[in-house]
Amino acid sequence: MSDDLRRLLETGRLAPLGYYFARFVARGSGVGEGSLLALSAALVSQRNLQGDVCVDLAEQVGRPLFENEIETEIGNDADGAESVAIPLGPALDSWLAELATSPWVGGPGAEAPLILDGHRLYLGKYWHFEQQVAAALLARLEWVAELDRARLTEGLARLFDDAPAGEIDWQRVAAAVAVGRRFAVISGGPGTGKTTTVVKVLALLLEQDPHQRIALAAPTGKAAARLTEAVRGRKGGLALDAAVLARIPEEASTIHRLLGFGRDGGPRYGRENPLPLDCLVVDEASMLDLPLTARLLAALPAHARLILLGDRDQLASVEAGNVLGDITGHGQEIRYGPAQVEALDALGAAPAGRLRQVSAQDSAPRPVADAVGLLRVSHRFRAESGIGALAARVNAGAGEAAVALLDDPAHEDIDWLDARPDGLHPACIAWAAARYGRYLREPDVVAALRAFELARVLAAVHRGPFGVAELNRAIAARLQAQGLIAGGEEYHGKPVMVTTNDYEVGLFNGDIGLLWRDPDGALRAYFPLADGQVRRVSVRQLPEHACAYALTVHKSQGSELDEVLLVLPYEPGPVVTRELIYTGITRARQRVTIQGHRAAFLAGCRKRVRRASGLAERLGWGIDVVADGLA
Ligand SMILES: Nc1ncnc2c1ncn2[C@@H]1O[C@H](COP(=O)(O)OP(=O)(O)OP(=O)(O)O)[C@@H](O)[C@H]1O
Repeated sequence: MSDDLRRLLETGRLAPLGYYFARFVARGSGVGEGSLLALSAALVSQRNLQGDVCVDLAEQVGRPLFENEIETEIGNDADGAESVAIPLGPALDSWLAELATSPWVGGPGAEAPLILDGHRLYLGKYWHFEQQVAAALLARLEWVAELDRARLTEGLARLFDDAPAGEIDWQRVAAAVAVGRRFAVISGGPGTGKTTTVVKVLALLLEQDPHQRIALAAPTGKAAARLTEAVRGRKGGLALDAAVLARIPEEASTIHRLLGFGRDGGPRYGRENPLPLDCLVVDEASMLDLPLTARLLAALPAHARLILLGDRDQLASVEAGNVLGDITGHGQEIRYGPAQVEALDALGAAPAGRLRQVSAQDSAPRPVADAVGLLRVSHRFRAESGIGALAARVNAGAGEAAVALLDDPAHEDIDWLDARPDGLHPACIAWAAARYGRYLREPDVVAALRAFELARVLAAVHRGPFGVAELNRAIAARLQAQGLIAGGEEYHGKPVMVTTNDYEVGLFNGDIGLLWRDPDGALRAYFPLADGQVRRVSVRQLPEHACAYALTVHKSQGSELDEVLLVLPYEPGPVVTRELIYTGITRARQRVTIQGHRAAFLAGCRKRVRRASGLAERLGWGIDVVADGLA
């Protein structure tokens, strides 16, 4: 079996990290590299790179353990074409028994490289992250005792007064939940009013206590800039007391910056040195991975509120975990328990009778569901909007209905291009050249950045004829043939995406900018900040970066553009899921074009992101919901 591991490594099914971790664990345990222990260690490490927090061994029995060639955001360039014998999961009893003999496999709570909790096998660090996140959230699930309910009732009535009679205003419900509790999620699709609602929530909190220390944050620089702009915009439209308005922060930072991550690795704020905050709002929470969530919660004082904003139907984080999905029950209907229904009724947030109708319990109450406010009405997409309807059908897994919509000429904001088995539909490169030609013709970099923000090519995968690398190559070649860019490594007009965190320069993984030649002849990099401001960095200072005419859908999370071309591969594969297609479509505000193959699109709509984790269960979602999330 030691040869097995090496062959898996050589054929790209096992990353070097997993291979060396397995050898390390095997040596430390005094067993061979061909042991079941080494194979299990390799498996956990490998699945972790692919996004799983743990491996449920019971699910692996009799199944090929390293089935898929690696195609993740973390990437792997090995050539997987060669066939290799893939080991199968052994019988559960003997598997568990063999793991239990190793001193390097601990039980729950142990400090060990691997932890076995029931039949879930974790990298030790990840078991602790999961445990910390669950404990910190569960500790915040009660209603706040010192709430001034009369003041909140009056505030809710004042700020949310436009629901049609007899209808539930879900924004008002979400606001009541977020003010009444120390932990809340406000989840909804694009334009459902998450930012509008949270600005009102902050106003209501400041009416409770004008000395609240509030911070706004998001996982990426782009998302933080969008939150900054959105909060400033929404504040302008609200009839609030000037003193309250002035206390609502306008500046959002990245979570990394908030926590004070530095070049020495660890964050400045943590359990020993908590953030000086009473309330933290985190936008684009679907991008939160488990380790970052654990660090964030460790740094948040016990009394402080956490409000997560996001779209639970979006793609999960690049790194391991599906924190928002686990908290919100993997797309399950959110049903409130009886005490919550009474509390919301008493606050005038929604009538108990209507809430009971939509919240009818067919199972035991899930306390964590009471912390979730779901916004259900998009104020951006009109009912007849193609994008809105397409996103809803994809999200519901109704692939055939989505295809019917794409074929309907009545919807001018959604288009379909048929991929060819051997490569892209030729219109893709023309699409990109037409859009990108516009920013390249702009006279100055501020106008160019604004024009570049209007349209983007997004792809599901990195490699192959439909991948980001090939798209970037082909688009650059076309622009060069048109005389719009010079060739070479770095050139005027090249879009770049930073691929690492550089704390000294202040640029972070996912930041996107343009290289631009200034009137003094120097080529510099420019990155957009909120409200039309830009950051200038010399090309020499620019951290590791990649060409960004095309991005993966993963990297596009937290951005919105007027127009999107979504390139799906011809063949269905593990990466193309319902969440990926939904996320790609919902990056577009005005028009989306999808290039793909019908069969692969339909297969993608049927497939859910599958991430093994114990968090949903720790938070009290039943085994049925956990299984659903993995279905
Ligand atoms: N209750 C409402 N009635 C009418 N319009 C609303 C309402 N709530 C929000 N809007 C409008 O809908 C638009 C989207 O709102 P907002 O930006 O708050 O949504 P979001 O969910 O944060 O959007 P995003 O998808 O960009 O994250 C804004 O123009 C906002 O003014």
